[in-house]
Amino acid sequence: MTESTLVLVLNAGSSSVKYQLIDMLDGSRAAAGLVERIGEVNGRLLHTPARGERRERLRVFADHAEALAAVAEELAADDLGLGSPGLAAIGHRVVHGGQRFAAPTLIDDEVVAEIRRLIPVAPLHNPANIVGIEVARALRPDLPQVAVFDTAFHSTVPEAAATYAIDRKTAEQHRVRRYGFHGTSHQYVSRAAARLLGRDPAELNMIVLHLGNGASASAVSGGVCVETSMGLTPLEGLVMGTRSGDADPGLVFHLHRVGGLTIDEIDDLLNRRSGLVGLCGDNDMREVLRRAGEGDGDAQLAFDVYVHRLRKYIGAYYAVLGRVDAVVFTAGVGENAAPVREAACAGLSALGIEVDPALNAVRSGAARLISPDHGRVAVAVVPTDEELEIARQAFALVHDDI
Ligand SMILES: Nc1ncnc2c1ncn2[C@@H]1O[C@H](COP(=O)(O)OP(=O)(O)O)[C@@H](O)[C@H]1O
Ligand SMILES: CC(=O)OP(=O)(O)O
Ligand SMILES: [Mg+2]
Repeated sequence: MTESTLVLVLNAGSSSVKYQLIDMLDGSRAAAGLVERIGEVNGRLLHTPARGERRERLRVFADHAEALAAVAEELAADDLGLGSPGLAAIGHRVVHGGQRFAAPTLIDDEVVAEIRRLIPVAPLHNPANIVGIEVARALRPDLPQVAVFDTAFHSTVPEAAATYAIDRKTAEQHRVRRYGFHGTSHQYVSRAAARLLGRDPAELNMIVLHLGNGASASAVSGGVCVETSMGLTPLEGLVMGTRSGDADPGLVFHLHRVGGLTIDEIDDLLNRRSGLVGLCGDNDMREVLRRAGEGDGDAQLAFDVYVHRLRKYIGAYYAVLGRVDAVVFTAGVGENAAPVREAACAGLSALGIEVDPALNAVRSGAARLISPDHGRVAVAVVPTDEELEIARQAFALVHDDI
């Protein structure tokens, strides 16, 4: 009998599902795709099999269950269906794992209940993650389903960095502490950056900047995370597409007491109507750059605020680490937006951080250095691959269990 080596990875977001079917023999993709605008009139599924034509379906996907059923159909059409004997496991990205989950976890009813209990601290993410899990479990109840948590890699952050300076009893009662997110990406990228540098992760201090729709920074020392910018929820830290990042908690009281906004309205404001979209009306960095290039003042301010926060975090994490060997950019903005990388590192040459304009301008999907030869700190662009990391961790867990 041939061994099952395929892992299906599901990354269910609030209005999208991304999926990849990965062969663990060589990390190749048997298929990949996404369903976007779930619940809207203009839904879209894009399915890319390794062999054959890419397929697009334009239709309404009423909810995540319908979207996942459509994904299952597309896979089945390629003889890669969820019923395929080649499937070893399904790996799920789960954003918030709280204090309990610091490692990949085999999913059962009790694990789902715990992920559900954490919804209030990851309201944009955990509900969608749960739907993905429930639909996949219903379709393949016999198959191991593994949760890989965004918070796991940050479980090593020291108490001094993980603790908010608030009343300890209240914090303990409500499990208020800094958890951090995007950990699977920070873990994958910090290891890939060490490979790019030809060094052992154990001897490196790095600042990793994951700049996607959500954005976060982390300080990684000897392969272990020692500080990260997101906190109790994925709202703290850097400026994001629709989230404010750091803001004075006092503004919540002000907007409530003086502005008359309800708590739910303030939640919506800070999570969905702030960041780049709040400042200039666009959450896509490509649009922000295009408009700023045409002299649009709102877009320019959005860019400036975004980059100022980044530079501030690079400086802070330099202080946390004491010595920095590499600054690493990743995710959609980090991998593609040269002006963001250039501006984030501008004025940091006293710290040994410099960007070579010609190297920075190169467009490539490969991990690469963008610092000049004489730079004391390596500045790198390293594409993230959360799905491959999730597949590896899920596959390893299933094999350990056998
Ligand atoms: N060429 C580009 N230039 C600038 N920004 C880009 C480019 N390509 C993608 N992005 C940005 O990347 C972001 C999405 O990043 P991504 O890592 O795919 O997000 P997520 O996985 O969180 O959905 C978007 O804001 C988009 O504007
Ligand atoms: C945790 C988080 O912010 O994830 P994303 O960037 O996918 O929204
Ligand atoms: Mg992402």
